[in-house]
Amino acid sequence: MHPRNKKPRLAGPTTVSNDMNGRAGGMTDVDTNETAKSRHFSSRTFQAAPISNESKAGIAHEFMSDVQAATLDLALAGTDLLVQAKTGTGKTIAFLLPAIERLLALPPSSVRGISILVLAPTRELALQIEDEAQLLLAHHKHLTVGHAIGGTNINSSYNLLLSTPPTILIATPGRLVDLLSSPIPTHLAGKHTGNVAGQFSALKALIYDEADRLLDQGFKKELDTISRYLPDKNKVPRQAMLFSATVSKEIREVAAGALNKDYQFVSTLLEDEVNTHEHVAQSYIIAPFASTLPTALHILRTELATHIAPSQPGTGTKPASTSKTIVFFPTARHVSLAAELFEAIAKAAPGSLPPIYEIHSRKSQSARTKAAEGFRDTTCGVLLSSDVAARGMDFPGVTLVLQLNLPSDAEQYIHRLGRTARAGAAGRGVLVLDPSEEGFLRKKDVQGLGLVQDTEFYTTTSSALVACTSEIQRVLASSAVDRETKAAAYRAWLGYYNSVAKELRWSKERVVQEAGVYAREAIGWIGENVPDVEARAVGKMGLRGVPGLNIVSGKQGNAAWGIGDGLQMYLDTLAS
Ligand SMILES: Nc1ncnc2c1ncn2[C@@H]1O[C@H](COP(=O)(O)OP(=O)(O)OP(=O)(O)O)[C@@H](O)[C@H]1O
Repeated sequence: MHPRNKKPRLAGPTTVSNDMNGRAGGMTDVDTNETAKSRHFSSRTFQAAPISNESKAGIAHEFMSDVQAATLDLALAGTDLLVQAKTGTGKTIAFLLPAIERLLALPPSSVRGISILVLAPTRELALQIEDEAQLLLAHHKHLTVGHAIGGTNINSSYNLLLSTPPTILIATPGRLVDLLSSPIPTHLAGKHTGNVAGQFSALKALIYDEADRLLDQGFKKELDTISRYLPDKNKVPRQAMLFSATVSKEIREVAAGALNKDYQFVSTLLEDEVNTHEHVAQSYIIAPFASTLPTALHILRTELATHIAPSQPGTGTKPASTSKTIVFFPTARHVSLAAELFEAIAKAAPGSLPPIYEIHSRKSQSARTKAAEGFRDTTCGVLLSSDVAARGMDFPGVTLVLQLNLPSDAEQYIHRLGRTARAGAAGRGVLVLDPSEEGFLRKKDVQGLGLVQDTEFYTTTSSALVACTSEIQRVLASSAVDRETKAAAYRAWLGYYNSVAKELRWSKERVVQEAGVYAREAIGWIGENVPDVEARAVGKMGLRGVPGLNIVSGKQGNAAWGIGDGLQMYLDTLAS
């Protein structure tokens, strides 16, 4: 079996009917555990659905989730769809299953090359969708699935697409653009006839997962290029399906361009769900930047201590923690720093932290995949993450999502939060903000989410927090955290907060001044000057002439540091 296919299959709740609009029938608004659990599942079974026995044999679930029930018949009929459904409610099967079924109804001769193209914004999500497709295809003898994602050898992508094109291709936009638009490398050209675009000549379905992310400005260029290489849909008709947990008004407008004009919009958000994650307990804590890491350390330890599974009588097993937390940071460099810091703390005091996993765009693809698999399989751990794991990633049993500092927007907050409480399971979210970031809570899209302040946090935990603070300061003052890691975190901080300065109503002077405070107080930077920043980067950020920077010319400083590093890294994490 494929190594990534080890995730446990979750059983759906057995009650609650919902009609084909996905509205749960006969339910009250009382948010007991039971109703919260069953809110997004239907009474429709896969066994009774008009699908092949091969597909039925590949699905481990008995009941459809409401998004699956609400979209199946429309999708089977070939209707273009724009679908909004809560995070973790089974959108992947909702788009893969009907797309596969529609191929079975066609004469085999017309199913050639790549028939289904699924686009996903991150590499990890693409691999996860491939896993789900492999399960669905387990009993379909002639249908195959493959991926084309960034961070892997491009020659193997060419070989896959040109010699054994899979029936279903899961791709990240950047890699697909490279494959479509660059000439085949000369050493491969002799081995293959035809080109990559030719493999899509009989495309039957185009699916966008995390559609709102794919359709925002960040991917526009790639998507335009891809569509130029795909066959004209007036000549080779194909179905388009766009799925996301968040669908803003603007995205709805852009989405219309990717769909037939008679497309259907299906939302399985319940009427009382102002937004997708109202039913996950969410709290926020106001902590100055210098206290963010001690606050996180304390929360991780509390989580570790409160989720203890009792020992099994007669088995000799010891009570063990089942805490699984994802901590989201604004940029990849902040993840690196926290990883070095927490690893050092765990080394000095074994057992005081859960096993640590680290994922972000500055890691190699193999390290990213290993971290994602390790965290997926573990029963206890903490995943330190940039936004690379914010969307679509399905890690079973996540008990807490901890978001540190300002999320890029309300949608991103919701997607990150959606990594917990999936498929009917329990979970909670905590957001830690600096006082200057409180404006995020007043945003219209955030107000309806049900975030409540944890006012008791500081009174009930003050001595533990003081201890965490001095523990962190000790480690930061030692050589355990590399000086260059701190410098890179400072520069990323500068880049990120410079990019959100307008939202925070900070002047350029304030950005620089706060960055200096962050360097000295939050990450223990020692020295007369703050870490150096290249003059070119200072210029690009519009910070020339602002006092408080340590500007160096050329590559004297950190060679890896470039334009708006914080923002760039944020974008990197989402790109292929
Ligand atoms: N009918 C079902 N019954 C029970 N579990 C299901 C069902 N369908 C899917 N699941 C499981 O629910 C989990 C979440 O599914 P999936 O990742 O497709 O959610 P999603 O809606 O795409 O989430 P996101 O919005 O985060 O991308 C997976 O572990 C999947 O196997």
